[in-house]
Amino acid sequence: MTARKRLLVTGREGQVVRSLLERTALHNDIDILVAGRPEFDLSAPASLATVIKSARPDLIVSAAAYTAVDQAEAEEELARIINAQAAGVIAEAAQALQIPVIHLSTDYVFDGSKMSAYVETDPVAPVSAYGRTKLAGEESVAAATDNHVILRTAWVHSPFGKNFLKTMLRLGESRDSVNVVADQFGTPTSALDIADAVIAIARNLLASGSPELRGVFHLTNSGRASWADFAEEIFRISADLGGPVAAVGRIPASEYPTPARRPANSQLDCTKLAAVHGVRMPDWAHSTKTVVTRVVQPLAASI
Ligand SMILES: NC(=O)C1=CN([C@@H]2O[C@H](COP(=O)(O)OP(=O)(O)OC[C@H]3O[C@@H](n4cnc5c(N)ncnc54)[C@H](O)[C@@H]3O)[C@@H](O)[C@H]2O)C=CC1
Repeated sequence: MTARKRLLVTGREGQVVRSLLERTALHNDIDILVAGRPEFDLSAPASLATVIKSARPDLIVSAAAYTAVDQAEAEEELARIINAQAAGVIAEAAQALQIPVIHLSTDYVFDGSKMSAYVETDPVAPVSAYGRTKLAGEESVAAATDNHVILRTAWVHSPFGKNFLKTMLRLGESRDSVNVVADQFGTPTSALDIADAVIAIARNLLASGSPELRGVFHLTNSGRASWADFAEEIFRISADLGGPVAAVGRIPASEYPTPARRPANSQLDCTKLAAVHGVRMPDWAHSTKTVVTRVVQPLAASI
């Protein structure tokens, strides 16, 4: 990118949004414009196009979503308006402005029955309300514009907002042990790494109109873990730093019932992203260390 480019990102406090704000501060050719509530409310999709048009972005990153996976079981209609209808309106606005849209989606579009990592062309079959509404979002983005990249990511953690990693560290402050599901597999993924990848992909889209760069891509850190493996790694790193520690009791998902079903395996194969966009993501344990360090050090300093 030569001239400064304006990336409009949706959502104000999201993990990916805050990571993008932090990472783009390192790039002096990118300006981030944040569109969030109250003036940009995804539950009122009719109002979104005006805000987008007046911001005059060069590219949209559609990162805001209804992300409360369990609550979505009781609020599927609201989740559908936010995750599908609003996503479509945002993509239509991108099409009207003739600019690309990068839309964030999820591993929960899959049912988890595959024994190996999912590729982009594998059949989708969500098993939760959240997964159904996010799949509908992918469909409405693709219907609105060919100039899109849909990024399916998974198990997002960061120093920001709410996530599993921060929950474990908080529990470790008050408990000696925590039971964690050991028979669901995926890849913990740092929102900071997602932000770096989104910036690289945005540069590619702005530099070339090639259809090859567009479409659905999988984007996670590399490797595979269960939630219990992830928790053990979090506490191992935290222990080295003098932070909170708890023993991890490894339990089957059947002993931890939740309103929403989750896929037993949702590891995503990211080969296509590396081949087409040149984006290679770090190993999940490496990125977990970066995030745990950032969360634990302020905690340790306050004790
Ligand atoms: N958190 C995770 O583990 C995963 C997230 N994803 C996807 O990645 C994307 C980013 O996720 P995170 O940053 O973790 O989400 P987050 O939950 O941290 O943030 C969601 C953002 O959406 C905004 N938002 C929610 N309802 C809104 C509304 N009605 N109007 C305007 N803004 C609204 C929130 O204010 C917040 O800024 C989402 O599309 C999500 O579906 C995909 C897989 C896993």
